[in-house]
Amino acid sequence: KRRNYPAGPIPLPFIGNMLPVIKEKPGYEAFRKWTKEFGDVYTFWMGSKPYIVVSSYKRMKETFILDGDTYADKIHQPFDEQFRGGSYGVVDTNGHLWSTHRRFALTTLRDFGFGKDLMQEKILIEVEETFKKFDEKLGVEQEIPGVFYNASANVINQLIFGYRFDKSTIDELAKLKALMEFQETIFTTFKIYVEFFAPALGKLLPGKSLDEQLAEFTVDFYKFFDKQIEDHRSKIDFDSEESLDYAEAYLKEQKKREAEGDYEMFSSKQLSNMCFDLWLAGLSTTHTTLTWITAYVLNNPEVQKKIYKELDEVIGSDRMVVTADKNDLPYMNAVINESQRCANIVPLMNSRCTTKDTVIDGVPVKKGTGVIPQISTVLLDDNVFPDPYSFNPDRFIDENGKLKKVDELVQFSVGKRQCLGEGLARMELFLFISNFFNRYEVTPSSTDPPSLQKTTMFNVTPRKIDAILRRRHT
Ligand code: HEM
Repeated sequence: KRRNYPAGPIPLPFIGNMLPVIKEKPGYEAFRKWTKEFGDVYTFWMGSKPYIVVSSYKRMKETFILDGDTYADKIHQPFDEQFRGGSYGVVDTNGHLWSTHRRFALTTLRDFGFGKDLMQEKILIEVEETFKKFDEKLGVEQEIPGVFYNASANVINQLIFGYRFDKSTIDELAKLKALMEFQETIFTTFKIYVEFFAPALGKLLPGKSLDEQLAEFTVDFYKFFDKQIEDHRSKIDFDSEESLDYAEAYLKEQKKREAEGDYEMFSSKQLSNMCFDLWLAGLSTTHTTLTWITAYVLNNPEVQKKIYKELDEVIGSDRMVVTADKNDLPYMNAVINESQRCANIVPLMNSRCTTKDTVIDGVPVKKGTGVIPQISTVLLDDNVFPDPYSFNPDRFIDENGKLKKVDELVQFSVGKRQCLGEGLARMELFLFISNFFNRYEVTPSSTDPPSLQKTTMFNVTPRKIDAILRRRHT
């Protein structure tokens, strides 16, 4: 079969090319080595399935960006439909359902950013809440990621369901957090790993199957979403023009469509799956990135000094940093960019699927072939980012001290399936991080700075961070 695909590493029976990926966590090196050996288009076998890997920005532009429609679909994952009860949501669906709901979610989120700027307002409420939490333990060791976690969860929950978790609902969040943590550990067990990449082989190994584990984790999540949706339904004012959260906007659209005789496109099952996708895609990515940025800064005292210098010159007090300040803080933006590049939290991207016969790099490719935009290789491309494993925010600063736009910074991916929450994520990262460092002198609590060691390929999360915070402006 290999003859029909671009050249690549020789696959082994059952496991394909997974061994080198698993061996060197979190999986970047195997892909970088193959790119050097076979070029920026090669074939990688996950179990017995071939995927064409595209691993340079130049080639991604020719394919996923300029010929976007050909790469708009995601590859079908049977386990996904199993736990959702059909083809629902936005992360794993294709065609008209996917494009309609992607557009609707994007428009709804964009509307929250206009007018009275609901999005920034909701994020700044959470920034203030993190301040209250951190201020309780000034001068003594305290844990940082947990506070960022609750804040990111509150932002996404505010935008989807219009409320934040307070004292009366904090147990609800604790349960959801435990579920998220359970989900993150599913893919760290050997059986599930094998089952994911070589289903036939994995199923023979002892232990709970991927389907069983996902069912366990999702059932309580859906209970939470369905309860929120029912609460909304009972209180909603269908005549109000402005929607204050995504669920409200969706229910209004559902009613409108039903009045026109369309009961399918905005179904209630689709709503719970959209909430599931937005909640999950939006929370762990943002929280993980906030934690990585803090970890990189604490490991680089020179960078931290420069952050403080810029904040002192531009902000100069403990007033809230807002999005209007963003252009005046190029170094802060460069630190966020470089942290995202180094954190590189998606070592192996989900595969797209060609929607028609096409040609990649001169090789004919059939409709329905898996093609992967391998962003982790681009983020570590030493032609663009020399010494790619070193943390150096200055690579994003130009000779005039301004922020440099670098196309290869593709942490939110490229093309039709690129991150739907990019605008929200960028705003959260900027507001949380710039306000955190503007308000606090942050020092690692022990003699060593936080570990930068990466864990598995599905879960590139940083280790625990304890730090001592002191107010910078009194
Ligand atoms: C630092 C934070 C984030 C990072 C690094 C990130 C990264 C990504 C990446 C790499 C993809 C895959 C795109 C592809 O398949 O090519 C993606 C997809 C997606 N992200 Fe994000 N994301 C972040 C935050 C968010 C937030 C806050 C939301 C919530 C609104 C979100 C919602 C989604 C959704 C729904 C998709 C699937 C889009 C589709 O298939 O059409 N993400 N994200």
